[in-house]
Amino acid sequence: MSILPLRTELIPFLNPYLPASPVKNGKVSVTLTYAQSIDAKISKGPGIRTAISHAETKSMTHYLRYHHDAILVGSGTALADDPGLNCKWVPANNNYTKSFDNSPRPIILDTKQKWSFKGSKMYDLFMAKEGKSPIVIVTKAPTKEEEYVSYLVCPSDPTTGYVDWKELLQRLNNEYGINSVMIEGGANVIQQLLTKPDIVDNLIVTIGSIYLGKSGVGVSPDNSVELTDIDWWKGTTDTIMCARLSS
Ligand SMILES: NC(=O)c1ccc[n+]([C@@H]2O[C@H](COP(=O)([O-])OP(=O)(O)OC[C@H]3O[C@@H](n4cnc5c(N)ncnc54)[C@H](O)[C@@H]3O)[C@@H](O)[C@H]2O)c1
Ligand SMILES: Nc1nc(=O)c(N)c(NC[C@H](O)[C@H](O)[C@H](O)COP(=O)(O)O)[nH]1
Repeated sequence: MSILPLRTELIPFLNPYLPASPVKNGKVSVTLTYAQSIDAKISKGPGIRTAISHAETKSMTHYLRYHHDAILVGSGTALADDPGLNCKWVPANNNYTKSFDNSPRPIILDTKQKWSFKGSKMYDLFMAKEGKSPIVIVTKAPTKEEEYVSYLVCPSDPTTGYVDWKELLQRLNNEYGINSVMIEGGANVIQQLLTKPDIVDNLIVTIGSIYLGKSGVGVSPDNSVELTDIDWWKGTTDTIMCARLSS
C-alpha cells in the first residue's frame, strides 16, 4: 500500500528535530515517536493493533524513517502489530530510489525470543527487497537462529531483565555503524524512555482525534517530565508535538 504525499509544511516543521549529522559527541541520535489518543492510549488493548493517526501523519512516519539508520520496537509491538518497518517515502524527483536503500535497519528487542522473522511482514518486505533484515537483541546466546537475522547479545540487569540503553546504542554504533535510531514503541519501551533525557534527543508525538477508553494501553512516565523546545503542527484530524525531554 502506498502512502499519501507528505504535507510540504511538515518538512520545515520537522527539520530541527531530525538526527544531527554528523553525530554530536559520538552519541547515537535517538528519536522517540508514537501516536496516542486524546486519553494518552497507544492501542485499544494489550496486543491490539489500533489505527490512531490520519494517513497524512503516517506519511510523516515514513519521512522520519528515511532520516534514520535504524528503527527499534519492543517484542510486544513486533508480535501485536507485525510491522513492516520499511520506508515508503522517496524524495521528490527521485523515482529511481528503492525502498530497500531508503529503509532503516529494523531492531527488535526480543530478549525472550518470542518473535519470528520468518512469516512476518518484515520478512516479506525483505524478500521483495523493500526493507532490510532485522537485528534482534537478546540477552544470552540465541536458542534458535533464523536465516538473515543478526543477533546482538547484550547482557541484562538481573533484577529488571532489561538491557542498558546506553550500552545497547554504543554497541549498535560500534558493531553496525548505526548513528541514528528511531524508536516506535510500544508502551513498555516508551515508558522507559520518557524519563531518559540522556538517551532521547527528540520526541515526536502524534495525537489523534479519538478516545480509546479505559481498556486501552496507556503511556505515562513514572515521574512527571518537563519538555523543552516545543512546537506543534495541526493536520486534518491529528496534531503533532515535537519537543525535547528536559534534563
Ligand atoms: N500507537 C503507537 O504509536 C504504537 C506504537 C507501537 C506499539 N503500539 C502498541 O503497543 C502495544 C505493545 O506494547 P507493549 O508494551 O506490549 O510492548 P513493547 O513493544 O514495548 O515490547 C515490550 C518488550 O520489549 C522488550 N524490552 C523492552 N525494553 C527492554 C529493554 N530495555 N531491554 C530488553 N528488552 C526490552 C521486552 O521483551 C518487553 O517485554 C501494542 O498494542 C501495539 O499495538 C502502539
Ligand atoms: N504513526 C502511527 N500511527 C498509528 O495510528 C499507529 N498505531 C502507529 N503505530 C506504530 C507501530 O509501530 C506500527 O506497528 C507501525 O507503524 C507499523 O509499521 P508499518 O506501517 O507496518 O511499517 N503509528
